[in-house]
Amino acid sequence: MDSVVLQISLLVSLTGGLWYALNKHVGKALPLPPGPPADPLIGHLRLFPKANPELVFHEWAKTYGDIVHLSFFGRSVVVLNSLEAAIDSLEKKSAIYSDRPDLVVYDLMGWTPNLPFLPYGERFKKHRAIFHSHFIPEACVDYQHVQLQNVHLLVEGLMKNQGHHDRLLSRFTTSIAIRIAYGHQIRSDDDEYISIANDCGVALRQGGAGGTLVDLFPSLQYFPSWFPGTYFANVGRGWKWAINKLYDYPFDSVRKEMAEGIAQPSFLAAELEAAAGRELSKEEVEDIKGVAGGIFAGGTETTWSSLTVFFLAMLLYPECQKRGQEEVDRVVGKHRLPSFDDIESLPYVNCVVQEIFRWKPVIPLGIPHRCTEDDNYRGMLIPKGSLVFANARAMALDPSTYKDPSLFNPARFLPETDGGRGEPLFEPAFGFGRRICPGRHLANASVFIAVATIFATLNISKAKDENGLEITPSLVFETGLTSHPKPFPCNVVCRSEGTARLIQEAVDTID
Ligand code: HEM
Repeated sequence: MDSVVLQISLLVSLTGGLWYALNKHVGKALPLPPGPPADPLIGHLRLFPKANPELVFHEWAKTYGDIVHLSFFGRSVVVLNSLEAAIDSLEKKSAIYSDRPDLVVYDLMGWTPNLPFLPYGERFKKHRAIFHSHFIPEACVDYQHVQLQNVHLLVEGLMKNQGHHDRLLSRFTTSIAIRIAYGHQIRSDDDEYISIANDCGVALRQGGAGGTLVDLFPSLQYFPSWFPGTYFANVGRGWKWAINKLYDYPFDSVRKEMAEGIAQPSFLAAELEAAAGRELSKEEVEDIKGVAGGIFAGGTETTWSSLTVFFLAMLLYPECQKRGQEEVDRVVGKHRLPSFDDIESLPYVNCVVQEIFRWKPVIPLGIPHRCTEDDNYRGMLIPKGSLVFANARAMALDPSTYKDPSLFNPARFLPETDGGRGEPLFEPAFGFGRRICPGRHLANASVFIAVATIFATLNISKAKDENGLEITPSLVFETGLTSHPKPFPCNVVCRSEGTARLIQEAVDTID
């Protein structure tokens, strides 16, 4: 009996969507933006690219223009393929373009309240304000010693662990997030925080990035697990324990450490201290746990993928590694390691950092925004409720802004007077408007210090196969919420005994 009721309600939900699809634009004068021909009823469902949608959308833009419209059972999806279109809407009309779609699977996992997934509203503003106060450039200076210590641990690991660069880069970014959020320094892979972080990373990757049937038809979450289309609801519920652990384990540990007077400085400790012994409401506790979890959710995979892209680029463009090493050697010398004081004196290293973000944006389609009002853009209707994707990859490949855009060429950003092309830095990597990444200053600093220190200390080169032939990695990416290079082998060796000694001395001073 129950299943009959459920099937009827699904039918009602689908036919409701269909009715909405067929009727919602009746009477509206404006046309929708163009897009490829759709199937009746299901719209573009069959056409939706299974891999690298950002590249397919980029291709479609050549035929249909920079704003492409798709529909799924009557739900509009708009892809913005140019910087101009993204700025005109997501920035200039941010009052109506700053909502998020219902990310049902992540909600079932228990991520909410967590900034990347929060709808636009009071709680969103509260979380942004907390993030803002902890991650504006002035506040990020306080985290520089954490980044320095962890980059020294990273290089020490890379010198010793041939073939484990991907895992060590992941540990580097996880360690920074965990230390800033909870005050805990990770020193080995069997740390409890590593296993919490790994589980949550897998959960994030398996959540379907808002594009599952359950996200499109939230009522599916109430159907039994055998019902077709409910797979991702079960995935969501199946990972709830992991996100609960991310929220509860550090919270309980830091509170205990504070009571014992041994807590290290951290976001969590600062927020609990600000409460000054006052009993926190349930919502306040959820908010603190959610923001701390957001530091992890927003900051680890993204920075990790960017650094893996850096390794890939160094294998494919060894001349860039050579030029970066020469600059670091000239400015920093051989008797110390790079520090944040060197930022202004290392223009080429800064260009390498920016080119990593442009060459392969690690969130190529951004996180979808939702439009909360009908909008008339260039005489076209962007319907209320549309999911809006800003295709950063398409913007990075725009040949009118970036010459030979598919090549990794950091010098493109240098002024023409210094032999560069004076091309603009690539800001779309961090999103747009009121949703722009609040961790971008921290991310820039982490990637800068990693690139500068690796240039100073290590040589990255292609691995060889059993016949002694160099292995050239291909540019293949795993896609999910972030786009991560598929594992590739590489050789990492220390540049000299002197640099190995400097790293060892730096690591020995970490308490
Ligand atoms: C290279 C590293 C990073 C990249 C490429 C990146 C990129 C992005 C992008 C594209 C968005 C979506 C913006 C939009 O919706 O328009 C975003 C959101 C976000 N990022 Fe980052 N991010 C990085 C590092 C970080 C770090 C280190 C943190 C934390 C300290 C962080 C925290 C967040 C949060 C909380 C959001 C959600 C903002 C909101 O929904 O209002 N990110 N990031």
